[in-house]
Amino acid sequence: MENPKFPLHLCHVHKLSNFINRTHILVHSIALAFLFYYRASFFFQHPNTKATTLPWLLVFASEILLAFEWLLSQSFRWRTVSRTVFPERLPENDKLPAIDVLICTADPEKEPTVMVMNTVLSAMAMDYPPEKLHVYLSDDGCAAVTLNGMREAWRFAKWWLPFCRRYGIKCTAPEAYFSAGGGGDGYEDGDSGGSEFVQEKEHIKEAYEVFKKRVTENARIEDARSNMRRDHSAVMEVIQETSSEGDDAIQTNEAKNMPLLVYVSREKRPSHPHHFKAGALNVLLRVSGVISNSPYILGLDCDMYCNDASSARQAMCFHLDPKISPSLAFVQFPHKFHNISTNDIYDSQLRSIFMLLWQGYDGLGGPCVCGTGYYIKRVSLCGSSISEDGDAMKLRQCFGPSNQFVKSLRQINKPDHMFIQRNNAQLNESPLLATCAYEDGTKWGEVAMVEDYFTGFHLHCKGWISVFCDPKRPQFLGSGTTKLDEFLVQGTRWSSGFVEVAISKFSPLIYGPFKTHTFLQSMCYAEIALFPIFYFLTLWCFAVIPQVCLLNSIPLYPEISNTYFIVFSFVFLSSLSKHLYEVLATGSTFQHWVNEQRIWMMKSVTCHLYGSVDAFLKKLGMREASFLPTNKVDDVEQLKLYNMGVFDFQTSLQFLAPMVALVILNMASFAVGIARGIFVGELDKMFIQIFIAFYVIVMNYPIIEGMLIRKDKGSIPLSVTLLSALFSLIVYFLGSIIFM
Ligand SMILES: O=c1ccn([C@@H]2O[C@H](COP(=O)(O)OP(=O)(O)O[C@H]3O[C@H](CO)[C@@H](O)[C@H](O)[C@H]3O)[C@@H](O)[C@H]2O)c(=O)[nH]1
Ligand SMILES: [Mn+2]
Repeated sequence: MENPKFPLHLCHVHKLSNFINRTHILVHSIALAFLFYYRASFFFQHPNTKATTLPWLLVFASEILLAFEWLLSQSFRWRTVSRTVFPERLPENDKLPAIDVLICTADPEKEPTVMVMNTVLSAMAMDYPPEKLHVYLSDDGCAAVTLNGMREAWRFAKWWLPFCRRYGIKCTAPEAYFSAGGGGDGYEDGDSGGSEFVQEKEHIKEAYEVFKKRVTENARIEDARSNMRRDHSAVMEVIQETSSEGDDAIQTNEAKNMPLLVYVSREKRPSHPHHFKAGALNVLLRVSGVISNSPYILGLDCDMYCNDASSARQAMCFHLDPKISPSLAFVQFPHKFHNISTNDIYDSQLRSIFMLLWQGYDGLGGPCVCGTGYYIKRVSLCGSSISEDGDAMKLRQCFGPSNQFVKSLRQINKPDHMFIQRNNAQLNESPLLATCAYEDGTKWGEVAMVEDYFTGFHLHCKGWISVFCDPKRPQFLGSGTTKLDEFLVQGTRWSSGFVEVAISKFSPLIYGPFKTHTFLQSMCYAEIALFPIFYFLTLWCFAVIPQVCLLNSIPLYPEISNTYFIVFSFVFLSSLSKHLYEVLATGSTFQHWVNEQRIWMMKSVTCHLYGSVDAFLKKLGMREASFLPTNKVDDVEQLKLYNMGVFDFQTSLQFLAPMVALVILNMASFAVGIARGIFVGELDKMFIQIFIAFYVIVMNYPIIEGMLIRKDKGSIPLSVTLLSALFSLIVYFLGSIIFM
């Protein structure tokens, strides 16, 4: 910073892969143009009957939609970049800005308190001046076990933090640290202190066991207060030794070299919508505003701990770079997970998002907020429109009735705000800030289900940029969903959230194009908002129409002898091989490519369908918003199946029926198609349709196995198979009636 010869970070443009991507876009587009020409000319050349026109039109429409989706998704491949940081070049500790860490938890049964406290402890123990760290936990469960857990965590932190500091521990979450035993890179994390280290480690480990025992014992005592979760007033506590006066706590903490630790459970009333995580974050934003008001905020989910103590310093390499800092809103680290198996049948690691797409996003102005693992500038969230002498009435209309909060907002726009730490700590108005009526009639209301994506989009439309930082060592590790059921429920929630934005007045295709940093960046946003709709529509079509037509001997594609057969084959092979190339280039295996193809089909016919429908129903006011947090408690049996790479089909009929029915339909049409091909000689005419059915069957073999071969608990129950068979029979008859 002081010496411009040594930048704090570097950006590398991936020239070779960008060249490959752009070439592929060109070639693939040309092939698509031929394909469309073939489809369009059909309607002029052939004497059309109903049997061919309607299915042809539907297939053509699906091809257009899928091609459009493909085109949007190429924005991510246009200019991929990656970043390197040099935290050792940062200024001295006393020149570093303060950080508020905001952590959310919602349900002590699905989110075990020990896990939540590991996240809290890992944030407290980051390699950053403790007087500049403030950790806030929002507890939407309003559970005594969580509050007690915080007190226990504070006690244990007095051991844990000095230990981490003395030995430079990287993984600052105790559970992960003690269970891994190593730093993952060949030597033990922190092992430079010899026998003294070993001894102390043993000692701390014992203290950790005691801590864990006390927290879990509390959990058992916890009564069934679940109905209380929806109806209670705000609870807030600054965690400290004994007394409960906030201001003292701050001084005591500073003296003890401990970050500030605050528990917040906002008020909830059944009559008030609480907006789930977005609502919780808004409360934390206000409460932290009047207590510590740090210029930077680290957002974390309760299941995502710090795996590298240096993440704050890495993020500061961007935030403190005078060249980009004025327009930089946030630095996003990827989601990585500690529980991914080698086979990863459900693609729980979200490979393409964080290993590929986000690098492309980054090259265009930055990725969206991803809900966890981001360092965001407070001003970007609520300060940009505030000036020192702004009209107080107006500010209160915008930000609500708290004078202290309005005062805190004024402060963040002052140039020296970076270095104001905790000196304005005031707790008396903070309960007001956590009431559910606080936001009534203010500008706080605009929150979405996928609060992260929406926030990112808004910031980028206001001219901010962001940065994606993906260092070799994962900075944060979370728990990925390793159960099919959870995975599909989560996928449905995400789809619903994205489509909700897609059909709102903020639809990226309309609202974004000339507001974001680059045009292509808003195409990325559009792709994310729209892909559920595109995929569910097209995949349902491709899984039903060619098959029903095959059963009825209606050809939809060129014969093998037709030149256009080559065009169709090329488009198919070009997209599959590009996907395979991307999977292999990001270090994954052929098997993982198969997994991604399969899970894409499965999610498209279930999650994306239900999510889109859910969003439309919400829009029509026929459904209430809901946010089911994913379950983070490991089920031993289920985990065994996941680790063995075996599908666990213990999920609702709603999810199973479409998948099973479509596989049955494809099996039937394949069998009939082959038989006709051989005995009636239709192979030439029907080849592509037979092949589509074949491809669906091969890719979804685990479903067939679950249906016909497996007999264990995770297999598909016979009743579901029969019901789905009935369903596919109905689809067949309906299709035949419509097309004939
Ligand atoms: O009413 C609620 C519901 C959830 N949460 C918290 O939100 C976080 C994310 O919930 P989780 O069940 O883990 O959902 P995921 O699908 O795993 O979360 C992903 O998707 C969310 C959007 O749907 C993002 O906010 C997350 O950051 C992203 O990791 C957790 O810390 C929850 O405790 C709340 O605070 N209040
Ligand atoms: Mn999660």
